[in-house]
Amino acid sequence: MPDFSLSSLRNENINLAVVAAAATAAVAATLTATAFYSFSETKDPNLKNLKEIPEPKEKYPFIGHLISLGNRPGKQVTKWHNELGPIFKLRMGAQTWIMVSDPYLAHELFFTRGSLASSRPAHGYLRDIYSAGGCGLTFTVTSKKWHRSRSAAMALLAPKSVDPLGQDMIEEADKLTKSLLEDTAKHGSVSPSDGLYLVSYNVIMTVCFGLRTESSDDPDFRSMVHYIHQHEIYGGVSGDVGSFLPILSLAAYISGTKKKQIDFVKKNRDEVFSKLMEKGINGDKDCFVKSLHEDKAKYGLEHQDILVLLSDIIVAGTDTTALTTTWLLAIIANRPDIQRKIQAEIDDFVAKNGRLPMYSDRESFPYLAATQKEGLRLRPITEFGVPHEASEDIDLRGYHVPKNSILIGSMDAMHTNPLRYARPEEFIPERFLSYPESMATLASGSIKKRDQYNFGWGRRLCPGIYMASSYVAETEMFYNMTRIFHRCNMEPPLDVDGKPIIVDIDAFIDHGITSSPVPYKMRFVPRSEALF
Ligand code: HEM
Repeated sequence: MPDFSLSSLRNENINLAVVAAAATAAVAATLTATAFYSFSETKDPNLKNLKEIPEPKEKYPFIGHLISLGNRPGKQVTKWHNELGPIFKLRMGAQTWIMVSDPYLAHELFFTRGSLASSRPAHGYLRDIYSAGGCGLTFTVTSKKWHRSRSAAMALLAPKSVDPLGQDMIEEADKLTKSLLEDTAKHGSVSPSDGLYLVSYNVIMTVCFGLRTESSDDPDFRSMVHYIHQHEIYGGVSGDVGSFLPILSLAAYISGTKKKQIDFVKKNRDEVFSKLMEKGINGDKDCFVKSLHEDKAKYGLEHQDILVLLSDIIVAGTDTTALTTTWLLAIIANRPDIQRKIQAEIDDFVAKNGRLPMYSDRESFPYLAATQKEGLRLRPITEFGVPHEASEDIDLRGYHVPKNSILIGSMDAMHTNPLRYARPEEFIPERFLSYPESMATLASGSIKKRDQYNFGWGRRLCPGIYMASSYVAETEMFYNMTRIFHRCNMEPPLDVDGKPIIVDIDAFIDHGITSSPVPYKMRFVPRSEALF
């Protein structure tokens, strides 16, 4: 997932200080700033009487709120929602961001008014280089070609295509559990994140190309991880300072950033994915690329459209599920009470059925399912989802949402609203026991019944939700969790005096659109109760 955060500015050669300095020097003149601020105001007389959306007062000439978001933008946005209400706007240099924290208002904007609120913003790297010519799904504007890519993804990521992968996922989960136990025995404790990343990568690579790798030392795996992370950096503010501060567009050419981005995409995406496609099409396994290749004409997609779509799916489907479980284990390491409840469900099932569960047995695991949802609620892996763009002016309950403004669901504020979730800072899986349906079912139904909002909205609702929620990722997470919990107790590592080191779940690493816990270790201790 790309990095829309300000912290990404620190990752690149064009850093925040440079942006701020250049901006201030360039526009000490308030006139220019005013010109920018009126850039997105409407001239339509019908919209004249609409209310102005409030904005935080911490704003600077020219750069607006760009630096006021600080190091934890999600938390700062929650603070502003508490002060200003469920909708406010930010001036991000030349861009206007509309932040929404109320789920009903977000539903009205992204679903009811979805025909006007589902495009994607301009971005020098994502739109002009990565998705050049409107290829792919995640970063293209809502065009006919986007519709065709989306239909292909929805058809191929649907349950019937993904169901047969159950056995592959069980094997991945068994290998992961074995390596966590062995590494703990060998080293005293282990970081679960590498293993979880490898499982997610293998599952998504099997889905797309029918390929997997044995070890996280595999050079192909390492280069894909590099590709995903660098793509996230280029996809952020640093990859396109010109969209925020047009005056700096030239800098990207002068510094050679544009050329670097073009070369990066050619070498790390086009060449690599062309080879993967060839292997997938000629391999023996049924996979996404094979079906797409056969049905190319039906979907109206060319080679490059398919290639970018596959890249979108690998990028979006690897980090997300791995990080979700990495957060969940970090939380659960400190909560033996929750581990025992999940283990009671598993032991009960195994005693009755003489086998470990399949995903189709999910109904026997309400507490496990509720724990997964509570993990996503307490630690949403994206602070702002993937931004949408208003393709026209919108009247949203009397508020004027200007054309071309960037529309964002404030994940942290939405998931920590005490009116929606009592005692929001506590980890309480029981709150989801009355929402037994899968997240995919609830996200596609009435807003009144939606359990959480991590998969975005409306026409852009994460198509991997079928994988992420009922199929691949939720299935993947289900198999990982049932196998790990059946065979292991998870305990914090011990210090030199044998005292437990508490896993810190309040510290974040902000990768941009996604965030992870700081690297942590745990002990995976074999359970004597495990029957298999
Ligand atoms: C826990 C796991 C996941 C989370 C939290 C997540 C979250 C999201 C979010 C917030 C969006 C943006 C929605 C919007 O614009 O309103 C999105 C889009 C997307 N996701 Fe996921 N995702 C997850 C897993 C996956 C998986 C497993 C796949 C692929 C198999 C995937 C593929 C995509 C794609 C292709 C898009 C772009 C859709 C479009 O723009 O039309 N995601 N996801």
